This record gives sequence, structure tokens and C-alpha cells, in this order.
Amino acid sequence: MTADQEKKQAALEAVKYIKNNMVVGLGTGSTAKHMIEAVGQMVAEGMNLTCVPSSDATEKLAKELGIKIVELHEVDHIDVTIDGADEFDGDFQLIKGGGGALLREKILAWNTKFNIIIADSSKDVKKLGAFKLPVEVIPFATKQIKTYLEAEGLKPVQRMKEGNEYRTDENNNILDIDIFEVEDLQELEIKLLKIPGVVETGLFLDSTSLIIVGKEGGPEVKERS
Ligand SMILES: O=C(CO)[C@H](O)[C@H](O)COP(=O)(O)O
Repeated sequence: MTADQEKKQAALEAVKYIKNNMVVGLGTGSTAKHMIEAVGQMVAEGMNLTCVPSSDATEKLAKELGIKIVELHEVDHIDVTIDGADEFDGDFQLIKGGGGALLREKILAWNTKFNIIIADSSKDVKKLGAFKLPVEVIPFATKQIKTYLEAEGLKPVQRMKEGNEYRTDENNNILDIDIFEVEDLQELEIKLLKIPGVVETGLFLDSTSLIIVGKEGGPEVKERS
């Protein structure tokens, strides 16, 4: 199976957790795209769903598919959010934000009763950190934060796009940092969030209830114990 086939398989398994009249959080990325297309199909077949998107790109796609989109403040909870990940480990810890949508994704996850992560098998790792951790920062402070993180040995690289500095949907920058040598991720998360100008990190340490991985022979559903 190709990675994309695994992504689609995981997405199609995940949408089985969506029931009529639910409020659904829609993730961002190539795996989430398969899920959004499946949700569009369910809506076209008559299911009543209210969805909260995690990025401008997801909102655009969902609207094109006829999915009812609302802003977060218009709902009092989200029943289920389905999103991708850049890496996950055996403790249901994730690195997210490769697609730059980590801030809204983390807000959705925090406001969601049941978070499902969908992934191809390459995202399953023993230890997080081969993928660089995205840290969203306010442009006013990007240079100073980068200098500080360099001194901490975290090798920050400012994300670029087509020769220009990358901007998130919230108009912030991203510093991608190397956390492979870091032992205590909780401690790292606290340390990063204490820096003025750091808005959010792509570490999702305890929000995930279920991980669905696309695999030859059928999807693997991992439940948090
Ligand atoms: O966190 C994300 C976007 O901010 C994505 O979920 C993550 O980057 C995985 O993307 P893909 O499904 O394309 O591999």
C-alpha cells in the first residue's frame, strides 16, 4: 500500500465514529483531506453535521463539499475531532504542525470530547523527534526567540515559503526545532510556553483518545488505555 492509500484507509475508518447531529472538528493536511472528503459524502447522503475547521485550507475544502461550517465560538463543545499527525509514539504523544495549523488544531483538540488521530504507518515512531517540532511565534519576537533556542541547543530553523518567511493562518512565524535528544517532553512544553512571544507548540501530549493507522490488511485502531 502507498502512504496515501494508508491515509485514506485510516480516514475512512475514523469517520465511522461520526454520528448524526454531531459537532465535528476537521483537521488539516493530506490525511485529513481524505476524512473531509468522506464527511462531505456523508453530508451529501443526508447526515446532519456541524463542523469546525482547523485552518483556512480545511474551511475552503469543506465549504466546497457543502459541509456546514461554524466558528468555534458558535458551539459549546466538539463531539469528535479527526486530524492527522507528523509523528506519534506508544504513549499517544504527537508532533503536529507540519502543515502549519498547530495553533487552531490544538485549540480544537482541547475543546473536543474525543480526539481521533489518523495516520499512515510512517508516522508511528518509538521516540518523537526525527520530525522537527514546530513552534509558532509572534513575528515581533522571532529573532530573539530563535537566538534563545539556539543557546538551548534546540537548533531552531525558521520556516520559509517560496523564499519568504512562512506565515500561519494567524499571521505568525514558525521555528522548527530539534527535540530528538530531549527526554522530558512535558518539561520542554512548559519551558517553551513560558517564553514571551511563543504562541503554541506542536507537541500534543495528552489530548488523543484513539489513533487509527492505515495498514496492509486493514486499519489498526489503537485505543488509549
Ligand atoms: O499537523 C498537521 C497540520 O498542521 C498535520 O496533521 C500533519 O502535518 C500531518 O499532515 P499529513 O496528513 O499531510 O501527513
